[in-house]
Amino acid sequence: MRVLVVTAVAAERDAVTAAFPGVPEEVALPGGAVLHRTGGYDVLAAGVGPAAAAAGTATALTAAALAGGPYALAVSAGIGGGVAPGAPLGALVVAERIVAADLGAEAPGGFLTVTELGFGRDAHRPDPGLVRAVAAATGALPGEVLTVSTVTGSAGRAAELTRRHPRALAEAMEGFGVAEAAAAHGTPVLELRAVSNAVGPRDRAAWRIGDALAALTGAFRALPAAVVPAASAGSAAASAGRPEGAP
Ligand SMILES: O=C(O)c1cccc(C(=O)CC[C@H]2O[C@@H](n3cnc4c(=O)[nH]cnc43)[C@H](O)[C@@H]2O)c1
Repeated sequence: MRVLVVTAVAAERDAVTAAFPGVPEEVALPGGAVLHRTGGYDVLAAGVGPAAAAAGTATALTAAALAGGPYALAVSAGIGGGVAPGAPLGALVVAERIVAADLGAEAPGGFLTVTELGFGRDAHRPDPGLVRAVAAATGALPGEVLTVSTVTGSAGRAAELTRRHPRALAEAMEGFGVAEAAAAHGTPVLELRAVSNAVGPRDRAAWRIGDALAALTGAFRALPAAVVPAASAGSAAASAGRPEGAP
């Protein structure tokens, strides 16, 4: 079983590959991006934000499919902001829903999602059985993970997001992009975040990126034991990564 892991930056990629033995093999993708392959896990640092994440994920998924070895699972992974008090610094969060929290339109009555506008979808729901297995194996907290294009930096914006998404435990910038590309390929998806900072007023000095990267490595040491049984039981391949509302 081959798994694609998409991070934003090289430090996150290296935190993931550090979970596996040996030196990763470097594999060039069309367009020049380079995958780091270790065991059955291929890890790609695709860039910050949903657009870069979607482009990198789509390239890697297409290259693997054309080579006759499609991925069984795509994982968006990295550091993220934690929603207090549920997700403290250093905690892991696995997405029950991957939500495009700022994709839509402002209207006099409030924010309208793209789904409400009739333009597409604003959330993906990973396979619940796989999410439970990953939560049990890694200690990750299951909850919604919001994808935003702008890091939240004020109490007002944090309050608005938690009012609109009361089940949100984390915020990051790539999950929805990975999920959109994965859905286009019929590939199951997961999002796993290690909390480096609190969602709220910007306080760069309080970010604990090193601790979060260490938590990410720990998560990927435990992840394979959860993913292989869940996938071979058919749950991941059958239904994960569905756009919300799909049968
Ligand atoms: O504001 C800064 O000084 C600053 C310093 C280092 C990194 C950043 C980022 O914006 C990193 C964005 C990057 O990390 C993920 N991430 C981490 N925490 C959050 C968050 O609270 N909200 C959204 N994204 C976050 C994100 O997925 C990006 O890949 C800023």
